[in-house]
Amino acid sequence: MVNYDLIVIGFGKAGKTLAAKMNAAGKKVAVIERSKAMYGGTCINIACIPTKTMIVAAEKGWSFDDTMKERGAVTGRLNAKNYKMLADNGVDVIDAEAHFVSNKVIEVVAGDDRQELTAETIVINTGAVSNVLPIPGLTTTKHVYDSTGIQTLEALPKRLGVLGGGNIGLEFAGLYNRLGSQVTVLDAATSFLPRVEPSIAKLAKEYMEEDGIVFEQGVKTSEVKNDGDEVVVVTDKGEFRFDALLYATGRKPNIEPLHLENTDIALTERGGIQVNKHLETSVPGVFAVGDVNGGLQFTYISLDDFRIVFNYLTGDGSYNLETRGVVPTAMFLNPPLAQVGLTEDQAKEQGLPVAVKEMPVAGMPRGHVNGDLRGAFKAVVNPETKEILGVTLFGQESHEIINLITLAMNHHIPYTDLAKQIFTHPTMAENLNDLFAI
Ligand SMILES: Cc1cc2nc3c(=O)[nH]c(=O)nc-3n(C[C@H](O)[C@H](O)[C@H](O)COP(=O)(O)OP(=O)(O)OC[C@H]3O[C@@H](n4cnc5c(N)ncnc54)[C@H](O)[C@@H]3O)c2cc1C
Ligand SMILES: NC(=O)c1ccc[n+]([C@@H]2O[C@H](COP(=O)([O-])OP(=O)(O)OC[C@H]3O[C@@H](n4cnc5c(N)ncnc54)[C@H](O)[C@@H]3O)[C@@H](O)[C@H]2O)c1
Repeated sequence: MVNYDLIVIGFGKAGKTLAAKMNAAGKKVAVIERSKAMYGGTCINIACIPTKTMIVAAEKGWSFDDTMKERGAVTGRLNAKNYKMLADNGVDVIDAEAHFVSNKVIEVVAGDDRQELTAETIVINTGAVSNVLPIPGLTTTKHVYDSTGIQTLEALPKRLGVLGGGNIGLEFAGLYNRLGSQVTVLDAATSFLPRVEPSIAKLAKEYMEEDGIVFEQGVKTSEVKNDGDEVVVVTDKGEFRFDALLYATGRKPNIEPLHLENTDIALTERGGIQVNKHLETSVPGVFAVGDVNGGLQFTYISLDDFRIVFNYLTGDGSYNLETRGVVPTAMFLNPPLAQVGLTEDQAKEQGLPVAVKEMPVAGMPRGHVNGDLRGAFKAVVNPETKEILGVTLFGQESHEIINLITLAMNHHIPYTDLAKQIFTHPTMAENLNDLFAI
């Protein structure tokens, strides 16, 4: 049995950051990763980085082949950098799949090689996998992909179907539309982006439709099959025919390979690993970080999970799930759509005093400079306490500016301060002066 101070299972954002920090502090650390193609984790190799690289390349008007080449070059570079960051500094990166044998004993298996490892602290960081809905034919039909598979296409599909109108579905819909595919989104939800401010969600859908994307909301899919080389999606709204189909109907915590049945690690009702506010599981000394604990599925949440565990292991544990601030989100549509805090309806449901302001990008000087007048900003504030309750930004640079609002909210900066702050000009951020003049 090999003994470590810290074992991290999975090369995710939280785990790799914790491994680097603890290694630098003189601890004996191992990171177990089952695929060399995943050094650096999901974000680097098959998620945020490759998809945004493709979106940016497509926005520049690059061809499908050049977009794919760029994707490969960027992910390859970052994968190698991530491996070196750990391995060259003395972390044992073990190329193997990890299973629990008991609460604190892990077996690593690589081909015929098996080894048992143990550690005082074990961190599970195995991410999430695509939900495969029980739709007959979904896994057996040719030219049907999840978000990983769709990134390996060798030719641009003329007609792309997208099952699911969430983050992944819409980002790929926009991307393939730009690259030249005819895209149809089939979404089970009756409303489009139900958690976004309704007026902004309506605009976002209108723009995607203007760009040529077709939406079918409230669709029930009963079968997926091939007719020759075509993919046929059978629904209650008729049959749809495509050259390729992407299914993007959520992702679920990746626990299956871990053999948690050999441990006392408890799961939540929704299949994530149950954790307390310090992200410790029901087994003391074993933590679950990132997508696998069933929390919000974002790379920056995984990074923040690192902060929580690191603070618990080396500090006073005062930074934890209960003291985490508000969490911004950004969807990389055209233009990007970013949100933080509450929508107007959510604030009213909470019985808060609410004042709102919405401004079209068409009235913003930088919108004219950018030659892109699409979008709108909306702010929801408490006029009594002067707190910002929530903001939705839909326009160029929204994914950047939302971080400024998050900072203001977390530090309880009154919105009236943003209304009179000096901003550089001409920028999209300067419009916060007018947005918060409520
Ligand atoms: C297409 C797509 C686009 C996305 N875009 C964004 C975005 O723009 N911004 C954003 O913030 N988030 C985005 N996300 C979500 C984000 O990628 C995830 O929330 C994040 O990567 C989760 O990281 P993690 O730390 O949980 O672990 P991961 O990075 O998922 O790492 C888990 C690792 O564990 C390994 N592993 C699993 N089981 C075992 C085992 N038993 N033994 C050994 N190794 C194992 C896996 O191979 C993997 O490398 C996107 C997701 C997808 C799918
Ligand atoms: N920019 C980003 O930050 C970003 C980008 C991509 C992914 N992500 C993360 O990845 C997670 C997973 O993304 P996702 O898009 O798979 O999940 P999601 O939860 O965002 O969306 C799932 C969609 O599938 C639809 N759906 C469910 N069942 C269906 C069915 N039978 N037929 C048709 N549609 C159906 C839902 O109505 C919903 O619109 C996101 O929640 C997000 O946390 C983040």
